[in-house]
Amino acid sequence: MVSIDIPPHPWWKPGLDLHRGGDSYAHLLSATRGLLDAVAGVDAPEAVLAEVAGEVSRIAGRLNSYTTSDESQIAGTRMDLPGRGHPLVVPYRTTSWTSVRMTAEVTFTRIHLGDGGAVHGGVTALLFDEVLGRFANHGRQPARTAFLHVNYRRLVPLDVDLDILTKVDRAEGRKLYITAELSHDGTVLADAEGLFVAVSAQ
Ligand SMILES: CCCCC/C=C\C/C=C\C/C=C\C/C=C\CCCC(=O)SCCNC(=O)CCNC(=O)[C@H](O)C(C)(C)COP(=O)(O)OP(=O)(O)OC[C@H]1O[C@@H](n2cnc3c(N)ncnc32)[C@H](O)[C@@H]1OP(=O)(O)O
Repeated sequence: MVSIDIPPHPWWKPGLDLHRGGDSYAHLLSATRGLLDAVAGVDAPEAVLAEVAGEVSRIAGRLNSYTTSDESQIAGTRMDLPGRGHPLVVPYRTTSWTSVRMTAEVTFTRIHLGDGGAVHGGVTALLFDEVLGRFANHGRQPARTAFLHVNYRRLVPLDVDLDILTKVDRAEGRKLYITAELSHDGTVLADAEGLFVAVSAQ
């Protein structure tokens, strides 16, 4: 995996340590993603499911006693980890970054399966909103997604390394238009255009 250091956004969570949790949080995230994949693919006897459900509930309860405000949670702030270190965000890995062009890699797994062996379309849209949104906010004013248009060109496979290419298309005042392609071996599987409108920092 290629790892690059992307500077934090100066207006975003100022003063917060963006490496909180260290390697231990990275391991927790990875184990959690593994659990989600296991649940998504399971067909076990009820007794096994009941036992595992009890263990998972106990573990969740242990973490719940450390729940913090959304401003200080770790999830979503670990820019060094796949998917910003958020368990819901698709675990893409950024591989290059300039102010006008960003590349990343992603590998979908069992939790992302829709039907017919392919990735759920909503998951593809989530990936695009995340990648375009993060790119729209990097080194610029804070901006929110006004629209996101996704074209589904081919079925998106699981367990295959895919490429993401994101570019600034044009800027018009507060409006920034960004495009992205998700491809495999040069074949575009899906592409997207998003409009991001700059807002005041909160
Ligand atoms: C502030 C925080 C931003 C969030 C970023 C978070 C973190 C950033 C930090 C690090 C980065 C890390 C991670 C980021 C990763 C992902 C981020 C994902 C981003 C999202 O997932 S974010 C959630 C979904 N998003 C919303 O929850 C938006 C709800 N919505 C609104 O908040 C307003 O709706 C808004 C602000 C969009 C506009 O409101 P507004 O009042 O500021 O501006 P206004 O309406 O005047 O429009 C101004 C000009 O845009 C044109 N325009 C507007 N909407 C249009 C549309 N749909 N189609 C075509 N044109 C449109 C108008 O026509 C006008 O054009 P013109 O100037 O030419 O007349």
